[in-house]
Amino acid sequence: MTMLEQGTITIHSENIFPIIKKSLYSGHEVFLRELISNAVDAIQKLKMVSRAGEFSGEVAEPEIQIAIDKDNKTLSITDNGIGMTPDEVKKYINQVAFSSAEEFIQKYQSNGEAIIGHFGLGFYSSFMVAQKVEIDTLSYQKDAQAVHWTCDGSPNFTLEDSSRTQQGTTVTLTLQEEELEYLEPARIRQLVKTYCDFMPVPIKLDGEVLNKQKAIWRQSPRELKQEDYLEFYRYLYPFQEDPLLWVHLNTDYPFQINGILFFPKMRPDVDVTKGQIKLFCSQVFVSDHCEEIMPRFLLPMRGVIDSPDIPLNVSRSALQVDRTVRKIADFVAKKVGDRLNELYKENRSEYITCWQDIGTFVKFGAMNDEKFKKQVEDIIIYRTTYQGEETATKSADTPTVEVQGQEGDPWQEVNTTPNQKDQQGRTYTTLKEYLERNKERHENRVFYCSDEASQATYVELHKKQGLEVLFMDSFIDSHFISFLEREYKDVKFSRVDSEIDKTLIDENKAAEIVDSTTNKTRSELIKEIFEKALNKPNVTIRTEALKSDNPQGTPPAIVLLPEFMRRLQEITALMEQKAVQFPETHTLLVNTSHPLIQNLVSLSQSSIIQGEGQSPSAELANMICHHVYDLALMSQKAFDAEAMKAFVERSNQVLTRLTSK
Ligand SMILES: Nc1ncnc2c1ncn2[C@@H]1O[C@H](COP(=O)(O)OP(=O)(O)OP(=O)(O)O)[C@@H](O)[C@H]1O
Repeated sequence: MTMLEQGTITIHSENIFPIIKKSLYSGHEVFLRELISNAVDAIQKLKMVSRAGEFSGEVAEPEIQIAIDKDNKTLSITDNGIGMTPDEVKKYINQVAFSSAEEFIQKYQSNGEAIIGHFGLGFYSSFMVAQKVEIDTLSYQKDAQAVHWTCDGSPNFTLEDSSRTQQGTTVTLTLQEEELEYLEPARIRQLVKTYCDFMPVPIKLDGEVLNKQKAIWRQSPRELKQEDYLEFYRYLYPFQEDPLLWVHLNTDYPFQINGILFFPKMRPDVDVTKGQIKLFCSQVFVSDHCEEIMPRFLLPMRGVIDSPDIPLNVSRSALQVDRTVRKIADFVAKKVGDRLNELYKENRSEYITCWQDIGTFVKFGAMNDEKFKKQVEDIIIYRTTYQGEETATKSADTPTVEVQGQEGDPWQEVNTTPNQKDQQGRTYTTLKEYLERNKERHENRVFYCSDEASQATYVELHKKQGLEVLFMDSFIDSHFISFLEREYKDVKFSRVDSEIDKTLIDENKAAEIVDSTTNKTRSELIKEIFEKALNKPNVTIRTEALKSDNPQGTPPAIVLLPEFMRRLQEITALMEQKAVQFPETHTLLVNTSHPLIQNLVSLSQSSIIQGEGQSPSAELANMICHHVYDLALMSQKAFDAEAMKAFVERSNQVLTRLTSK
């Protein structure tokens, strides 16, 4: 191919200038953020040259002044920073998209001062609101000539000598008629609060400092106390409950990232799909919708992330999602995992206290993120019926030592023996510990309860026979159980009401003959009585003698629904977006050891002796069968109006019969 010509593409400033002015930035208001950022940069740069020994004058107390002149419709921003020489104005201002930042950073080592501007465009955002922009500036350099630059929004400017004697820069905007809102002090205050609150220089309006300045996330955790974090949280999220715990991100490698992430107390009204983190870039507020920077499962966390390495678009108002952003999200997840591990090891009581709220995050994270799962799998805990060994019951009296945590949290206290109990004295365990402890009795089988109140009878039954039950009652747990079963292939979870473990049954009693004429065992007899009374082909009657030292303390009957069937029901309900319906087909386990059931046998036997037809005792026995069934069913499902009415009516009838003698 023959090359016809080689050259440089030219840009006509008349055409490109309106684009820069109007289209680059999303909202007009960011002009103030850009000008204040330039002023902060100028002050930081002065510090850097002064440290390099290139400025012999006195570095004045840094400050930025905003002045409003309503008569002349001007707004001006003055800094006492580095200023510009006439040549610098020509170089950096007259050439669009030319920033001094790179040169500067290369030449002078930064010592914590972050330079905000990089694109060389920010200054021009002032034309979004101004019909005329003027710069009056005097450089720090010896014998520098002060200059005055003026531009009316066309690509033409004037540059002339200025009589300015004060080192630094004043940028004055004569506002367009439709932008006069920026002459209102309240509007300026609000903008400074939003974008510039944590900039490290006081920003004044009429002598009043408008910004807080202290970006504590850039400090070392060693310098901060618990109260500093709480105060900061309260400042960011006023009128909210204090956070449960926080993670201080403070790292330079593989990217520079500072921040503090708080775990809030979960409330039902929190939208878990919405990011709540405020994203800053070198202390300049960028956005509070930066979902991309957080792993999805940590979205409800609050706080700030500040990183100059986050790729922003030129307008500095949005993220550009790329590999770095994804890596940062991974990094955040890792740091959160580290912090949880640290808390688990060093302050178990606090970990347990927070668990109610953070447990859901952690489980969700483990299900969604393989790396995070690896980090937290050993510190996922479950409330258990196990009361613990002697050591685990120590609580308030356990000696504690104050230690300086790795991340420098001196307030952390460390128990010498980890306390496994919460403030209500309830014990917590890991799955590993559970499986290990119960290996002998039921290897790889986990009994759990998903609703403490309605499954209380079942839990009690297990507890009395020394079978340990885990409470898995958070909304995420039904999914989490399936996840655990996929993870640990041999382990099976059974809800306390799904099946009855053979250790709960007294095998010897089952075969006892109670009817000598028919040679029927008690079990067979009871089964018959119930089958006849209930007359429900879908309900399988099973009779067992439940083990107990005190049969009166065991339930007379329980309803069982096999684990797989219940899960199928739940999935179907989820897919059809309906409430879970308790299936008609299930098992009624009648406890042959219970005195009530034994009495029932006598009652129905006496009715047989009395002869044909429905004798009063046969009727009563029938009613009691229904009643026993209803009582057992109640812990499985809520009764509808009709069932409730029938239950109450029958209760009254039974009581009347029993008291009529
Ligand atoms: N108040 C100021 N004092 C000293 N120099 C300034 C000031 N304002 C702007 N400059 C100079 O003008 C250059 C261009 O400014 P501009 O705001 O357009 O871009 P930037 O701040 O470098 O980058 P960005 O577009 O990312 O904000 C700056 O790099 C700086 O050298």
